Amino acid sequence: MTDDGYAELTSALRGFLDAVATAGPHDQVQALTDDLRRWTAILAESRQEEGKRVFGERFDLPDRGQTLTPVFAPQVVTTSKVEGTAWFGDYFHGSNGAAHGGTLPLLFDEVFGHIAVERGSRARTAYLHTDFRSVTPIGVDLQVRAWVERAEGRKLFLAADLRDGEVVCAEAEALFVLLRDGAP
Ligand SMILES: CCCCCCCC/C=C\CCCCCCCC(=O)SCCNC(=O)CCNC(=O)[C@H](O)C(C)(C)COP(=O)(O)OP(=O)(O)OC[C@H]1O[C@@H](n2cnc3c(N)ncnc32)[C@H](O)[C@@H]1OP(=O)(O)O
Repeated sequence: MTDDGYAELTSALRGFLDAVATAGPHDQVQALTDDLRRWTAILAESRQEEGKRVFGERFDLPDRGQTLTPVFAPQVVTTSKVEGTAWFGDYFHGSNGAAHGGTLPLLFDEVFGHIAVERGSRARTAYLHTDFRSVTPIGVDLQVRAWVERAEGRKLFLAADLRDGEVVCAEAEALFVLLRDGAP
C-alpha cells in the first residue's frame, strides 16, 4: 500500500492516548480540546463508507494501522496458529499497573481473527472466554500465541495464551463460526 500517512498518524494517536491516560491537570487542556475539535471536523469531511476507510486496513503495519486494540505484532501466521508480541500502552491501564480486564478479550479477539483471515474465511466470534491468570503489565513486550484446537464444519474452536516471559497472564478459548454465504 502506498504511504498514506496512516502509519505515523496511528502511531502518534497511540502516543497521544497514552499521554492523555497518564496526564495530570494541565494549563493547556482547553487549547488542546479546541485543537482536537478542529481536527475532528477536518477529518469528518473525508468520512468514507466501510471498504474505503484506512483505519484497520493497513495490513502491512504491525497493528493494522488501528488503535482500537493493544498493539499486536504477528511474527508467525499460518492457518492453524499465530504467534507474536503484544504491547499494552498506558491507555489500556486498569488499575495498580495492570491492564484493564476488558482489554484482554479485545486482544485475543484480534489475535484469533488473524487465523480466521489466514484461512480465507469470513468468520465471526460466537463466544470468547478469558481466564485471567496473573496481572497483565503495561508497557512490556508480551508473547501471545493462538492456535486451532479443532474445526467442525463451520465451527472453528480456538485457544490462546498471553505470557510475560514465563508468567502466564491470561488464557482464552473461543468459537469462531464461518459465515453462511450471503450473511452480512
Ligand atoms: C494482504 C492481506 C493480509 C491479510 C492480513 C490479515 C490480518 C488480520 C486482519 C484482521 C484481524 C482482525 C480480525 C478481528 C476479528 C474480530 C472478530 C469479531 O469480533 S466478529 C464480531 C463479534 N461477533 C459477532 O458479532 C457475532 C454475532 N453472532 C452471529 O453473527 C451469529 O450468531 C453467528 C455467525 C456466530 C452464528 O450464526 P449462524 O446463523 O451463522 O450459525 P448458527 O447456526 O447459529 O451456529 C452455527 C453453529 O455454531 C454454534 N454456535 C453458535 N453460537 C454459539 C455460541 N455462542 N456458543 C456455542 N455454540 C454456538 C451453533 O450451535 C451451531 O452449531 P451446530 O452446527 O448446530 O453444531
